[in-house]
Amino acid sequence: MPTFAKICGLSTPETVSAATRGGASHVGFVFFPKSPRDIVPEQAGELVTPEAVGRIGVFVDPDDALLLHAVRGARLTGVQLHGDESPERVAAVKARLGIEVWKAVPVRTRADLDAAKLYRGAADRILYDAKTPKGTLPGGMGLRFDWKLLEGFGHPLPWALSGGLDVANIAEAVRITGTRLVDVSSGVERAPGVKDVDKIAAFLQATAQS
Ligand SMILES: O=C(O)c1ccccc1NCC(=O)[C@H](O)[C@H](O)COP(=O)(O)O
Repeated sequence: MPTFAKICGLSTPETVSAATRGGASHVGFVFFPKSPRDIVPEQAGELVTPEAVGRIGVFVDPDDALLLHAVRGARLTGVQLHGDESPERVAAVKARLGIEVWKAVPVRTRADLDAAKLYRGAADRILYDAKTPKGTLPGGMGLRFDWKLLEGFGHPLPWALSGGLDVANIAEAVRITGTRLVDVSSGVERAPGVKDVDKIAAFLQATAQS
C-alpha cells in the first residue's frame, strides 16, 4: 500500500509544482494571520494543481465568513480545522461547506488520543499532530510526539500523521504507526514559511519508498 503525503503551508507556484510533480496527494494552504505561512485565498487560488490533488485549507477557529471566502477563493476541496473547534462546530462546518473536513487532534499523551473519538460522525478525517506549547502556533512547529502512542489505538475515523516529520524520520514514522497519509510543513522548509523544492522532492521520494 502506498503512503500518501500532504505538503502543507505552500504559497508559491514553484513549491506547489514541486509537491505535485513529486506525487503529493494533497497540498495545504494556511489561512491564519499569525502563521509565517499565512496566504490570502485569492493568492492560493492562483496556484494551479492537477484535478486529482486535494487542496486543503488550514484554519484555526475560523468563522463562516472566512471559510466561505477561502473555499471559493482558493478552490479548496477540503478544510483542516486546527483550533479548539468542538465536534458540533466541526459538524456544522461540514454541513455548511459540503466538502471534506479534517480535525487536528493535538497529542502528547495517550489520553490525548481519546479526543479523536468525539469527532466520529462529525469529521471526515483526524490529523494527529504534536501538541505545541501554550502561546505558540498550534501547528507547523516541527515538533513530534511519541508515535508509539498510536500502537493499538482503535482509530474512530480515517486519519493522518503529522508533527516534526522530515526526510530522515519518515520511514520510521510509517513503520511504527502504519500511517497511509502523512502531513509535513517545517520539515520541507529552509526557514519558517520558506519551502524548499529539493526538500519537498526528497521527502516525497522517501515517503513513496516507506
Ligand atoms: O503551518 C502553520 O503555520 C500552521 C499554523 C496554524 C495552525 C496549523 C498550522 N499548520 C498545520 C499543518 O498541517 C502542519 O503541516 C502540521 O502542523 C505539521 O507541521 P510540522 O511539524 O511543521 O511539519
